[in-house]
Amino acid sequence: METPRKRLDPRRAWEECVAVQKHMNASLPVLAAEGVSVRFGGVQALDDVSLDVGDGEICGLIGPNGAGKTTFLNAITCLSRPQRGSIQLSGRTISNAAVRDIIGLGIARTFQNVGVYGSLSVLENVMLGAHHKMGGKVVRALLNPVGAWAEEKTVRRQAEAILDELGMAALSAARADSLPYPLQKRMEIARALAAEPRLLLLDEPAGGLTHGEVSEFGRLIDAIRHNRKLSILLIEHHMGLVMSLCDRIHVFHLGRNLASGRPEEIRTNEAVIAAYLGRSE
Ligand SMILES: Nc1ncnc2c1ncn2[C@@H]1O[C@H](COP(=O)(O)OP(=O)(O)OP(=O)(O)O)[C@@H](O)[C@H]1O
Repeated sequence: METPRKRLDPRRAWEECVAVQKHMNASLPVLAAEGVSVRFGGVQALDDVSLDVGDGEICGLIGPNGAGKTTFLNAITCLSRPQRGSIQLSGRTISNAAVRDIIGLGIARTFQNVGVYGSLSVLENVMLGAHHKMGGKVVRALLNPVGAWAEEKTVRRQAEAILDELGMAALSAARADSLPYPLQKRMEIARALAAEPRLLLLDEPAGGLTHGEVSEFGRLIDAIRHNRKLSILLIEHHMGLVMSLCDRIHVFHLGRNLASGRPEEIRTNEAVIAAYLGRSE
């Protein structure tokens, strides 16, 4: 006798589909760039570079001055348009995204030269990081604090919590331009975190820190990664920080990939040592 066929339960099938999709996304790198080239007139700033950042990883991006590191961050955030190559975020192509959509896709960054709104308070600067989530209401609330509404209060509370996490709670009411340079850089990280990114891009965040402060800063970045389950791509010239903090390191030289590997592999890589000492290979 023929056994009766099991009826397909559409709800169960959908849940299984979602579970498979989640599993596939989890195994994809958060960031995958392939064959990216960027030219400015006669300058080939990036020439066929590839780089990936895994889920929950901190990857370093290092290289001598002019290697193309900042241009690469600009390409990821669509401030520079690559002439060739593809850039994917968790499997989704973002190379053609509009600059304003990048933060909504889950990428936030800090800049090599700090960009603070000097006359606003530290807290207000951080709240601006949540601007994209609130459809412009954060700016309106800052211009007209009397008409504060519930969502603005939520954004304010989140910004206060981030400042606390970064050890800056006591500075929240200070004017942003009254902070010393290293704290302005830390405030930029707080603002980037307010966007609740999946991928955080840090461009020389340890600039201006003393040797002793750098170790404490490294522990803070590591804690942020774990607490917020973030992936981080870090450009930094402070080699002690890069070697101690990063899971993997990508090295660019003259706009090209020179090496990729774990810190101990990069530290002893002959080509990397030669590039930093200014010898041609
Ligand atoms: N907007 C631009 N117009 C023309 N050339 C540019 C532009 N931006 C970058 N470059 C050139 O592209 C190359 C790579 O510059 P980039 O700033 O990306 O290097 P970097 O590795 O970040 O350097 P640094 O460590 O000094 O910050 C350099 O030769 C630079 O002069």
